[in-house]
Amino acid sequence: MGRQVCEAVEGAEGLELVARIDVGQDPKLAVEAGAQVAVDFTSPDAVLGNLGFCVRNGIHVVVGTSGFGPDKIAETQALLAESPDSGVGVLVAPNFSLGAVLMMKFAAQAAPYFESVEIVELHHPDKLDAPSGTARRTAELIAEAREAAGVAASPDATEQDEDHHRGGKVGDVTVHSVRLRGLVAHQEVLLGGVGETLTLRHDSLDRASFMPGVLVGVREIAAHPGLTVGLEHYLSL
Ligand SMILES: NC(=O)C1=CN([C@@H]2O[C@H](COP(=O)(O)OP(=O)(O)OC[C@H]3O[C@@H](n4cnc5c(N)ncnc54)[C@H](OP(=O)(O)O)[C@@H]3O)[C@@H](O)[C@H]2O)C=CC1
Ligand SMILES: O=C(O)C1=N[C@H](C(=O)O)C[C@H](O)C1
Repeated sequence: MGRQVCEAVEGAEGLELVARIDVGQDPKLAVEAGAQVAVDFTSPDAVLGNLGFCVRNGIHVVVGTSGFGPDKIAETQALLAESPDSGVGVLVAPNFSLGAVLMMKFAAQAAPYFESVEIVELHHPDKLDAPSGTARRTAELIAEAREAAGVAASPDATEQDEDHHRGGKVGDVTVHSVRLRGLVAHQEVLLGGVGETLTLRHDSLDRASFMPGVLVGVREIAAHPGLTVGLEHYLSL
């Protein structure tokens, strides 16, 4: 992702790539190069350190790194609260592809109208985190929509499941994570009511799918100080 983002920025009108920082290199390079915006696609362990460095140095940060759960959101809010008038923006986008952003939105719209909902996310086997950031965010949006509509948790009569064959939970929503060579990034949201099912599926077939969204983030972030979670807020969806 890092390499591909650098290529996308280099090819984008009005943007200039001033630094590339790999593991083991000093993030000070970004300050020395006069970076206005940093894009972080690293690892769940590294992202907060990079974020802290950039925010304290007045650099806006577009974060694509996944594994960004509630603890990291809270730490980012605390970090930004250290200098509330700095105007620095942080965008945390669980998924930069337009199709995935729409899939998440459609899932939240549909979720209150079905008794059952489960998520299946499918990724390449080199992925470090499970569930995917996209699945986690989708589950949160679904849970919020169902709670606001007063819909109960999905029915499930399972009594015996010592080895977690029923998948994991994000709140009340069951998420299944598949890791398979040949895949890129895919997700199905399965919704079920009496006598019918609705399946919403999104497939990123190439990492190029994330680049337009990353560029929107880079171009727009200065107009969005503070923390924003989800690219949909930059797209007025
Ligand atoms: N939001 C979105 O739309 C998308 C998010 N992602 C997420 O982005 C992240 C990166 O994905 P991907 O590129 O596939 O993963 P890779 O493992 O291929 O790349 C991550 C890179 O970051 C490097 N790295 C680790 N720590 C640091 C650090 N402190 N400073 C600079 N570089 C560092 C790693 O180096 P080394 O290998 O030496 O450890 C590695 O080269 C993942 O969390 C993934 O889930 C991916 C696609 C889309
Ligand atoms: O690791 C990946 O590849 C991806 N990570 C993000 C996630 O965890 O949702 C976005 C996309 O699914 C690709």
